[in-house]
Amino acid sequence: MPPNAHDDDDDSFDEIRNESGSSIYRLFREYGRKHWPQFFGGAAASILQMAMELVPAFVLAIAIDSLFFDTRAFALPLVPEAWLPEAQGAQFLLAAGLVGGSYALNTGLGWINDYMWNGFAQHFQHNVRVDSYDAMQRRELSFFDNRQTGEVMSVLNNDVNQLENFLTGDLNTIITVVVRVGGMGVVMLAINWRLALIPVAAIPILAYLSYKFRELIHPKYQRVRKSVGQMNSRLENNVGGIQTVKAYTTEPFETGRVEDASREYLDAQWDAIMARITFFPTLAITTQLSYVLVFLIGGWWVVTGSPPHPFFNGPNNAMTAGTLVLFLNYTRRFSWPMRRVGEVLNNYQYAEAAGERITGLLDLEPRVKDAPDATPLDDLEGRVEFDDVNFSYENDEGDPEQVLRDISFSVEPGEYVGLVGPTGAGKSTLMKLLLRFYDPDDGDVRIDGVDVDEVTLQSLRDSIGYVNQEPFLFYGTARDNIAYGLDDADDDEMYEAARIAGAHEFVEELPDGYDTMVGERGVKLSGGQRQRIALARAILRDPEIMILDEATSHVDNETEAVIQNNLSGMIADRTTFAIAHRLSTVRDADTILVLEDGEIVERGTHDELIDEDGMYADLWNVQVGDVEALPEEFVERTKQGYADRIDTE
Ligand SMILES: Nc1ncnc2c1ncn2[C@@H]1O[C@H](COP(=O)(O)OP(=O)(O)OP(=O)(O)O)[C@@H](O)[C@H]1O
Repeated sequence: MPPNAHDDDDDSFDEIRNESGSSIYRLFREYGRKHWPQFFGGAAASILQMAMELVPAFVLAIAIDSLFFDTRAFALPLVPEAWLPEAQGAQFLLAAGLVGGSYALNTGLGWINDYMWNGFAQHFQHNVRVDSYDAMQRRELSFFDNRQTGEVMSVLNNDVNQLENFLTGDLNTIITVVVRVGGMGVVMLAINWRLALIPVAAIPILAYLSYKFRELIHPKYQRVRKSVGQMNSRLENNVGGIQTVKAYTTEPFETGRVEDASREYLDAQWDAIMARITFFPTLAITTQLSYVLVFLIGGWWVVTGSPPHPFFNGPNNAMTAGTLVLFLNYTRRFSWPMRRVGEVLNNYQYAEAAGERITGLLDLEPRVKDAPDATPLDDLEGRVEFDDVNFSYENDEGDPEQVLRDISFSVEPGEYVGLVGPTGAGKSTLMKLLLRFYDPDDGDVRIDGVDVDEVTLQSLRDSIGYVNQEPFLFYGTARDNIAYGLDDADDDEMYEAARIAGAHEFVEELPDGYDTMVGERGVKLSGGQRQRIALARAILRDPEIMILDEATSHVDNETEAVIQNNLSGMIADRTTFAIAHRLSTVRDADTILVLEDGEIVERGTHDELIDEDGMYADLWNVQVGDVEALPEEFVERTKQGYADRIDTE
């Protein structure tokens, strides 16, 4: 890759790019096989179509010599003389009919070729797209933590489309090139191999130039692809964060950032375009030169009766006007497909770069996946244990940043556990380990005594209802969002779940009730309403274990009290974890775990922790307003925690 500033930027797909062997060939084998009748049908039509292209110039050459100038007898190859008409008028009409017929066949075969080939390419593309989406969504969460949405979208959209362009346009061109150049070359060599050496000699030169071009253009296209991904990410980020952009009046700043991303794309494209437009004229000159030489030598020969050099004058090598027309016609047609060879190689490089990212995505094994002997969780009681668990996230450099240390606790079935502590202490992360969004560095997380990495992910996550801090609502209706993932949700059960979550009343009042569209990500609802829909979604699934991560943080105190009351019946007999900054939410918990800086620093019931007079008691006193002044130690600890977080961020 040529040195450029862009190389230093990280393209997070670079590390998964699969560069072993041709990715196009591999995808073709895996996904094309299912549609091979269309592929071979299209290829056969393409070959016949090209054969038809040879006919008009060939017949024209015969007509010129035998009908217009009368320099040889009317004869057609492969056709017995006896079958041919004797009258000149009929011979001419036969020639005209052959030209017309070959064009008509050519058009018909072109249609068949398009039909078959596009059918093949569209199905191929469809299968690759669905599989790469599926492979992508099976990736562990850290895969997404380290990548921007736009980059992932760029693989699923642009790269897959790139493959299709290659298949519909370029693969067909390869056949055209081989058949046309091969067919015309053979005919010319058969008629006058000495003169045919001129256009034929251009082929290795063109092939060499194309090869050099291929070497030159590959890194340039990689850079283009990378910059497309990065620009998409920037646009995606900005449109997603439009409220923040407007609130902070950072439009000029964001325009600047888009301009930078777009400029990088422009530079990358320009670099590739310059290479391309410099290369194509070199090809054109080579092909034009061969045309001019054929015209010079053949024309001289027709005019003077002998070639300009005796080399061309082999046995039986008379040059007629018809032969010259055939040579000129074929030589010119040689140039077009050969020029396309460069383009095809060029597009091949583009498609190969896209294919490498796709196969990289398809091949990458998810880090979090079912063990080979994983068993489903059955008849869950709901006992949860963390045993000496340590966990680190990877930072941008790929180095571990420890966020949970020596976490051990055990929860009996049906217990209600509160998790509290300063922001960034690791509460949400702890719960993500239970869901196996991430695997711990060491230590065990067990459910009913079985390590979570020994059970199937599906059964594990099906058993856990999870409402996170910023619940995601899909574009769709309130009903779609509550019954998300359940094909056979019963209306009454859905209303009941919504009632428990405190959502039923406000959903009923929406313009179309449960059928109201909630906008992209639920933008048409308030934060508290979104949370209640998400809570209803978890309740409707009736899971054995519930995780409520700040699930009611956006609703007012009164509504939260009502929800707590509604929930009490439901959570009485199932293990529930509630993360809350508002301590009243967890006041009644059987156990409260207080986390600070990745460690459990206190544990007990509310009353025990108040008696302990430690961090929990301080937090509680602050919240109930029962402090004259904040204890010195509390202020220091908060400042210190804040400073530590800033350091690690
Ligand atoms: N995906 C991630 N990649 C890297 N670091 C992360 C990631 N998610 C969280 N962290 C870091 O891990 C630490 C713990 O985060 P976590 O979300 O578990 O805290 P929390 O106690 O739930 O905080 P809050 O109360 O603010 O929700 C923080 O320092 C945070 O910056």
